[in-house]
Amino acid sequence: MAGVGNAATRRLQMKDPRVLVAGAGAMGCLFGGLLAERGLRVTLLMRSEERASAIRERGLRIVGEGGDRSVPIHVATTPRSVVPADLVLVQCKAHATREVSRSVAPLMAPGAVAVSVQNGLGNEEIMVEAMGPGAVLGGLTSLGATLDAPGVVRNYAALPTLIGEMSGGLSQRAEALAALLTEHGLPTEASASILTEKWRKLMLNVAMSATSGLTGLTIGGVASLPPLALIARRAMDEAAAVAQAWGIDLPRETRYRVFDGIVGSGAARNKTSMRRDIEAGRPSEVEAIYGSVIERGRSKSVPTPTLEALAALMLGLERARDEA
Ligand SMILES: NC(=O)C1=CN([C@@H]2O[C@H](COP(=O)(O)OP(=O)(O)OC[C@H]3O[C@@H](n4cnc5c(N)ncnc54)[C@H](OP(=O)(O)O)[C@@H]3O)[C@@H](O)[C@H]2O)C=CC1
Ligand SMILES: CC(C)(CO)C(=O)C(=O)O
Repeated sequence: MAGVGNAATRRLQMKDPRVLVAGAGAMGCLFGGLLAERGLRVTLLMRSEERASAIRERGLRIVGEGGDRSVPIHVATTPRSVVPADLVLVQCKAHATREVSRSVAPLMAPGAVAVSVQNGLGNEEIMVEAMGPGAVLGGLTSLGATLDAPGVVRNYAALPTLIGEMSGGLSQRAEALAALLTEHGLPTEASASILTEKWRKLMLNVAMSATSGLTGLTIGGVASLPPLALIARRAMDEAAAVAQAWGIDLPRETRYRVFDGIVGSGAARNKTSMRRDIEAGRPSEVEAIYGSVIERGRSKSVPTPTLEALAALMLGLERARDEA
């Protein structure tokens, strides 16, 4: 692994690499804003002219954790006006990964690296189809963000981000990128087992995303209602059995500790992003979070009845909302 991506390592060690945030919503604005604040040349690529104009006029406003401030940052609403980037952060929702990856692949300089810290499974594979093998790193973040108004992003907590090679092991480019991001205001570690870490985070999503998404309860609210908390734990148990079939060990204590950790944290006051998507009329990430695990379960004959029920109900809720 040590030699993976020498060209990429050199690009990331450049003094002034160019960063492109593709699909700059809440997380993209937070990542891009923090990096630009510490001096990296960042472009936020977004679709909304309203948001782009607000940021061009007043800068990107970051509020909440770390204090309220405005950060000047370059914004584009079409790939045509973007210069080739050394680092691409793909930060759209999972259902847009294919379209976004295809549109930004031509904007990657030779040897550039693209990273996903999106939730769920399968985003990196889709990125590889568009960007080529060897150009993509996996990741996850414990940061949380929402867009409060056009050009205003709320940062919920100062928490770490992990990145790594999807095939496992530590590479120079992952370490170079983690160092670059950390030095520029985004504490990041290189992980030798990013896929396991992504499954670990997925435990939280399968437990909480639809239980909150369907009911409108907060994370704390789900945990405090025993029959619903039971469903959340069953969802984790099924996902862990699928992970096990794929060679990833997430023992019961580990996954329940992750669950108890979020329930005991400030995040317990929040509804999940799946619920926020329902309320905002947006498509949810049900396929990347539930569909991906159900499919991996099927291919190894691991039953996932709870996950299937949660996913089907979410799809039904989305359809009813869209038809109303
Ligand atoms: N928010 C959070 O706290 C966390 C989110 N995540 C993950 O990060 C990812 C992003 O989440 P989040 O930032 O909340 O999502 P948002 O919905 O806030 O942002 C996604 C952005 O992608 C843009 N987008 C969608 N389709 C396209 C397209 N075809 N071309 C260009 N842009 C597009 C959307 O634009 P438009 O607004 O125009 O639709 C939107 O601004 C998700 O995978 C999520 O699970 C992970 C940890 C925490
Ligand atoms: C971990 C969790 C459940 C925290 O809100 C999340 O990632 C989400 O809401 O999408």
